[in-house]
Amino acid sequence: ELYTAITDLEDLLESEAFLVRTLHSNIAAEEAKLDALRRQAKLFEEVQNEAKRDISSFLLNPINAYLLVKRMTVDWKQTEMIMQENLYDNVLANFTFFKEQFKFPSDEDLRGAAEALIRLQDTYKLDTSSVARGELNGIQYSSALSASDCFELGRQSYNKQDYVHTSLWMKEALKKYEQEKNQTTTQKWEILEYLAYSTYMEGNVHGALQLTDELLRLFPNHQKALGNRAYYLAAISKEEEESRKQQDVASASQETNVQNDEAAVANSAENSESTTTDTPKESKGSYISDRAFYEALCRKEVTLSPEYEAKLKCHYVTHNNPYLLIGPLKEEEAYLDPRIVLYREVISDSEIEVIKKMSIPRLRRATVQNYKTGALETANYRISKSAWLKDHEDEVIERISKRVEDMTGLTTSTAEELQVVNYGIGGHYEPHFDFARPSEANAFSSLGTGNRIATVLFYMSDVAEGGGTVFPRLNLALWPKKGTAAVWMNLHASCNGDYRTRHAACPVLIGSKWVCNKWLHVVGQEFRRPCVPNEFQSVDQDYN
Ligand SMILES: O=C(O)CCC(=O)C(=O)O
Ligand SMILES: [Fe+2]
Repeated sequence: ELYTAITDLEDLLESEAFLVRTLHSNIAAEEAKLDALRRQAKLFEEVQNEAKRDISSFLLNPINAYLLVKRMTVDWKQTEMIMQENLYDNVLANFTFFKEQFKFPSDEDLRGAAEALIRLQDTYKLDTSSVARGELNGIQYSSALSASDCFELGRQSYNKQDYVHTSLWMKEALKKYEQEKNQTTTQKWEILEYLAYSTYMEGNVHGALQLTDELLRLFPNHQKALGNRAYYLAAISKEEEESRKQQDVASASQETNVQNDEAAVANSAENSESTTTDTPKESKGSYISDRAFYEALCRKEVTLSPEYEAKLKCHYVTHNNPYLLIGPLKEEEAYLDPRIVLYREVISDSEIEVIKKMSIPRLRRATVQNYKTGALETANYRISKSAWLKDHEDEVIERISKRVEDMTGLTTSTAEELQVVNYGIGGHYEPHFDFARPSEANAFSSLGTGNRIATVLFYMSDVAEGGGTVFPRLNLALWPKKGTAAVWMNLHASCNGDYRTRHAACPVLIGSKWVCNKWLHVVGQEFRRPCVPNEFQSVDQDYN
């Protein structure tokens, strides 16, 4: 699972550099071998030419006779030995050793990296040919993709039965193939095979047939293509027959027009009723819009109104705390209700370095809690690597907890350990609540510290593109700024969950995103922020 964090990719790049060096030194050795063979050949050739001038007198010379015998024994044996020397065994041994000693990405990693790229393509609406040119949001970030690179993205989409992306990437592969001509290892018929099938799966039988014909011109006895061709032809003739039948019905029904209109009215009434009164559908609709808002916020298509932003203030705060009187916190309001604030320059670069250094060797693929079993498991909706750091492990970690208390006015005695997170290519965390909902009875129950009352999220890096923390129900997006912390309460004064705090981490488009989280719990806050029992219950909507 290398693809989930940038730090692992750095190691991978180093491994690749070693392999390149190994390959180069072997190519050099191979060239030296060829040079030696060429020299030998030349020597043998020279004697041969001399002999050919007058074969009989040449062999009458005892020296020549001796030399011929010597060449055919000693010299040719040497040549044979040079030829037998298999330098590539060395390269391969090096490769094998390397694969065993160091982490090498697996097919699973390739799948994850391709999936991440396609997630970025979708979330940020990146068009296929721009990505294939190495462009992200109009900026050239990398070299262009080759036909075989595009083909692999198409193949990965195909394996996920995602035929829309299969078609997009196979079409791109085809374009690149034409530009590269014979330089690519990917065959045109292979691209056509995938493209024809995904075109069919997208509902375009005629297109699929055309592509299959093109494939058969290149590879006339491709068995699967021949089978598919027959299948597509049958589908087309069935389709034509049905449309003929429908035309017959239509022309016959022109006389009974009135009846049909009534049927149409009845039908539409039924439809509209089912969409307005069916609750499950409604909540699904809301979920989709929640997700759509998340993505639109990530793309910066949705922002707070200027009128709302004008109401937000920033101040120096001391919370009547003597330490803060000396060095007040720089507090900036990001949202008023629920209150979400940012503290600027609240964690220093050197503190960040300590935290990163401690966590790097411990980073593991992040898990989420299964709300039924309470078990921790990996999930596709959360892709990052994380590690947990305890207060007593380092003075810096303890200092951070103290600062969290200064910011929130709450105790960290019942808080979770500091969670450090690094997001890699396309790393993200889909919309979620930090608190446990009543349906998730098992979450946190083992801790005995109650629900997560507050979240303190420290940004430990800037992110070049993407990677925002977005609140789809508030139209709010926070953009990572190294040294800033975002703070909000997850629970109402009643200590019931505040569903408006639903939030997500947008996929990282460019850069590496580092954050750390401190989650504070209900137990222990009795004198600081007691739960108010009879508070008016807001009509929160609870859906995933
Ligand atoms: O990384 C972010 O921006 C948010 C992370 C988050 O919501 C979480 O870890 O619970
Ligand atoms: Fe969260």
